[in-house]
Amino acid sequence: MKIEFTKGHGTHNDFVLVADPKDELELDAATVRRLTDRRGGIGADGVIRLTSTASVAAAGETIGDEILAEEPSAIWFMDYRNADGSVAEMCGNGVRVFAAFAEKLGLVSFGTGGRAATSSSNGVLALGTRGGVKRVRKEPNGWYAVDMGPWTLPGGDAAREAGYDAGVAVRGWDAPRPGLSVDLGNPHTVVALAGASELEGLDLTVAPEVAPTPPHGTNVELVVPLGDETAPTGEPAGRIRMRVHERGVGETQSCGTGACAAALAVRAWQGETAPDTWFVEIPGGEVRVRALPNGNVELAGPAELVYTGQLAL
Ligand SMILES: N[C@@H](CCC[C@H](N)C(=O)O)C(=O)O
Repeated sequence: MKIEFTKGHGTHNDFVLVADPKDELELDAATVRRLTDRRGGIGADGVIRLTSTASVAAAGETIGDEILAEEPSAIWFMDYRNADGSVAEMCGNGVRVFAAFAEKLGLVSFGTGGRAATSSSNGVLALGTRGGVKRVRKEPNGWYAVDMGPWTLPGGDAAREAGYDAGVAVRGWDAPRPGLSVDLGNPHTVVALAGASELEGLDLTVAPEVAPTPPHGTNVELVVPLGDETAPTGEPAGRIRMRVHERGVGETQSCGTGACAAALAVRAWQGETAPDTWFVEIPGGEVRVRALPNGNVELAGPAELVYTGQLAL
């Protein structure tokens, strides 16, 4: 069997994208690992299967029904797998690349006036993910901005007040350091470092150990606050730099949900004076995170489709 694929990335968080609108492809863990293998396959941090939300519901996943009940126009679904074959609820960079892929396939068109022609309303593409409905719009500079929905600090008020609810041990550290859990539909633990040189010197070749052990694992963001600035829009903004160790992958060049988690953690640590807009520098580029007035968080950044091909499985 041959599959047609597209290779894409969002700030160098890279994906193999497969269109499967009629739900004909069996994407088991071994197939995912074959596709993401950087020597024996195509190579990527994850696989994105574009399928119909109705087929997800028909396969017995209640999230499919929940998405269509909340947003009937969310007819397309991002089925996301990490490089190791595990299923992840959400991928922020992936949603942007999914939108670019759906555009290329002609399933949606954001149009010159920013209006999507199908599966959308008011120029906004609504799509289903295991982390709920996500809404994407295209900015004049070609970036995709995703309303990532609500986020939480799972440790509750106690964690918010203390500023941490986990201990994180990175290889080479003498002792664990405090980390704050942030839930973006998928789990994150954010740790602040003193400076950029410490960030550059981190050994992330092995997964940081997090205690108490999160029930479903966690992505870990190591972050350095770089100070405040004025955004091109004139609004106050913060700037941070981060590296990330992704659950099910290892260190990646970028993580969209991780960028949101890192910005939201630093915003919480900074307190009432913190800005809502944040620029997040990652090894693969830069994204923008905005805490929206309705309690949701928005992620904006580029999405690139690089090449297409066929692979015999
Ligand atoms: N790189 C993604 C996150 C992908 C899923 C993550 N590894 C997990 O298991 O939760 C992003 O851009 O958000």
